Amino acid sequence: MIWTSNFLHSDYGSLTVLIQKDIGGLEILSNSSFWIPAPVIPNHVLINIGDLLEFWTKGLFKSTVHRVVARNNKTSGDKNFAPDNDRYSIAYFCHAEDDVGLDPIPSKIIDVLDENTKVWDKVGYKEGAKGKVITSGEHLRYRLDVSYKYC
Ligand SMILES: O=C(O)CCC(=O)C(=O)O
Ligand SMILES: [Fe+2]
Repeated sequence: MIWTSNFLHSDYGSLTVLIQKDIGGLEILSNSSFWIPAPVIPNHVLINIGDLLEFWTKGLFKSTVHRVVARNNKTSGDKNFAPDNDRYSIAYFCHAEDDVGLDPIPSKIIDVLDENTKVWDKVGYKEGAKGKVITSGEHLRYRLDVSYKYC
C-alpha cells in the first residue's frame, strides 16, 4: 500500500503487528499534539494498539493516531533516514469476529473508569452512537465506509 504523508489514522482492529525495514517514517501523535517518530529497531516488530482495544478498555489502552511521512530531506540528522531508498513495511492487522461486542471487558481496573468518549470522538461516530454497544463488524464497516469510496 502507498501512504501519503498526511493520512493520519488509528488502526481499526485490536492490535497491529508492524515490520519495518531499515527506514523510519512512522510517527505517533502525542497527547500534546506533537508528532513523535517511532524508531526502527533492527530485528524487532512494532505493536500498535488499535480501536478495539481502546473500546474494550474504556480508553485505558489508547488507539494511537499515526501517519507515515515520506522522508527525503538529505540534511536530516536522523540515522534512520535513507533518502534515496524506498520504504517497505508489512502490517498484520488483528481483528475480532464480526459479532464481538465492543463493550468494556470485566475488570476491576476498567469498571471504575468513566465511559470513554474519546474513542467515539476520534473515530467520528455521531452523538447518538455513544453509549451503544456496537460490534466489531459494525465498527469495521463504518471505518471502511468513511475512509474509502467504493465504485
Ligand atoms: O507502514 C507503516 O509504518 C504503518 C502503516 C500503517 O499505519 C497501516 O498500515 O495502518
Ligand atoms: Fe496504521
